[in-house]
Amino acid sequence: MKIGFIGVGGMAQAIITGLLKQTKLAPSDILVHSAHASTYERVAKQTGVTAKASNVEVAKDSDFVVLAVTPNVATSVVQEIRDQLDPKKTTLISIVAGLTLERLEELAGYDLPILRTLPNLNVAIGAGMTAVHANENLTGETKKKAVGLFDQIGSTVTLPENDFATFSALAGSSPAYVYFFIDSLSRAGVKHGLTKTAATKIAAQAVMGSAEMVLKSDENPFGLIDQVSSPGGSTVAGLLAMEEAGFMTAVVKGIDATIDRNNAE
Ligand SMILES: NC(=O)C1=CN([C@@H]2O[C@H](COP(=O)(O)OP(=O)(O)OC[C@H]3O[C@@H](n4cnc5c(N)ncnc54)[C@H](O)[C@@H]3O)[C@@H](O)[C@H]2O)C=CC1
Ligand SMILES: O=C(O)[C@@H]1CCC=N1
Repeated sequence: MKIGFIGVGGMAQAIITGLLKQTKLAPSDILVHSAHASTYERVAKQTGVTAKASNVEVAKDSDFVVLAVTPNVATSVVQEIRDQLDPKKTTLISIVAGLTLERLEELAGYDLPILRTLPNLNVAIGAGMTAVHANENLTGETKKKAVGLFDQIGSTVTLPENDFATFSALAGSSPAYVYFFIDSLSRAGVKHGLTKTAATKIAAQAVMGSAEMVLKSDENPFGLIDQVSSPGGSTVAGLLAMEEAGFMTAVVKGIDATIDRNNAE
């Protein structure tokens, strides 16, 4: 099974790293090409995956073709590789935000098996969260294999396409917001005398444990907030100060802006 990546930027590199770590795929099973030779040649050298000379060669030699280019060039790239996409052999997997299955079918062919996905950066460490939606041509074992790639590098959820914009904000972009929160916590620690390295490690571990607690406990987050907030204690004082500065409103406004931008694509 050959998996070809067209576009080898931040997200494709995260998927490749995750696949090589979490699956039995050999580096030689992965083919890459992008617009920046210096990047894809470096990735090939560092990981052992095979650099191809063109997008067309990647598409021709792959069973699963991962479209991992930016949305502004996706249309022309699919048109460029269209003739290599053989519905009997090839499955197209798109990670392009905002690109619908209807548009992909129009560009790539109505017979082609296609999986629309929206992964997040944490796939690099096997802790991703990916939304998937297959078109009608992608069925059976091939669908299992395509979705299975993302199951092996995190969790997947099948969503209607009209929820992808919201999912993209809550899971695709949110790693950036969580990293921002961790950096803010750590900066506050530095303000109070911790080193940045120690503060970042402490903050990240606390955030990781808290996320795991939400997933594993029967309580909802508000119940857990109450458990941390000792009566008359420091946590409730901090929470109220954060709310006074508009914490929840800031988060919701950020997500609203992300969804608006996704819907404008
Ligand atoms: N960065 C993220 O966390 C996520 C990104 N995505 C989607 O992944 C896609 C890629 O995003 P990033 O990796 O962040 O962008 P990036 O800018 O890091 O990578 C884009 C890649 O596309 C390549 N490229 C541009 N024009 C090309 C062409 N004509 N032929 C072949 N390759 C070409 C570039 O050389 C580069 O390797 C986007 O469509 C984005 O919506 C989806 C979910 C999360
Ligand atoms: O910023 C972006 O447009 C992409 C989509 C989700 C995460 N990154």
